[in-house]
Amino acid sequence: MTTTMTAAGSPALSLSIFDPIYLGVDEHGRPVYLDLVYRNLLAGGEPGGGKSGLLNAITAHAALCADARLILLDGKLVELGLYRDCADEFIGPNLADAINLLRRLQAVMDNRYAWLLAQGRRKISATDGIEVIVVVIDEIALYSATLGNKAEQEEFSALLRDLVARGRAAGIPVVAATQRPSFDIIPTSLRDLFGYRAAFRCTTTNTSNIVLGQGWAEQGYSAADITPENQGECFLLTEGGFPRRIKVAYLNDEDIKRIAAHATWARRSRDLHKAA
Ligand SMILES: Nc1ncnc2c1ncn2[C@@H]1O[C@H](COP(=O)(O)OP(=O)(O)OP(=O)(O)O)[C@@H](O)[C@H]1O
Repeated sequence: MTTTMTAAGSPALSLSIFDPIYLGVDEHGRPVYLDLVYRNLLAGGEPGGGKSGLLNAITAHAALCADARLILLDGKLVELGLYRDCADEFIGPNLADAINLLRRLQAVMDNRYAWLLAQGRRKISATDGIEVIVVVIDEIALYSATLGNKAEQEEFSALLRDLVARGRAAGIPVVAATQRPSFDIIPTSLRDLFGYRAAFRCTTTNTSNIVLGQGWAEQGYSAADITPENQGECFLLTEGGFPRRIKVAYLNDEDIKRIAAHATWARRSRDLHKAA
């Protein structure tokens, strides 16, 4: 990786979170990009289908952005853990920590809306100088259905629902993965708020419909058609469109380590310059 230096002499974070994020290629070999700001994305599919690969592609882009901060929740620790040094927060399998973090994000979101109101505006823009806070969760079910008691799980889900419902215009997009987003795992009212969906290999058309939304399998868009060997392939549904079959660009551990090391160095150097 070549390192660009800023005029102030610190290593550059050369991307913007407002740039389209490269995800991979479609079935015709054309590049596929995602506009993340003002959106939320939910990835679902069977274990090993490639959900974490998609989260990594998005996290890597955000890590290299001068105008983005990273908040990572990873119940398995190792899927997003390589980015922990360049993230503002990294939460492992601890529901109390996750709830506390979401409460703080809710307060940040409320403050941003108060600021927007004072400006007579409805959403943040690229020129505001306000950093987009990218929240990445792998995997939701651990916090919403496995750890803690029912009251804590419900609080987590309610806080996350608020963030997904209101965070977009305040510059707090959420990208989350879960193996099967059925109602017993995450509330339907939370799932339905995610505008973007990515369905990796599913064992049944019903599960594919749960990820993408009812009716898509009947129209020929079923992630049950993806073969188990084809890891990283998914149907990507963006607002208002049809699902596109894409293959996610895969970052191996060495790629991620290099990206994360550069992002960490550049972020620390930038923060030191700001403090000086
Ligand atoms: N885009 C890809 N291209 C090629 N191989 C991939 C791709 N994505 C994933 N794989 C392979 O599949 C394996 C499992 O992928 P990944 O961990 O992303 O699955 P997952 O859906 O997140 O699984 P889990 O639900 O268990 O977390 C990876 O270790 C890698 O070997």
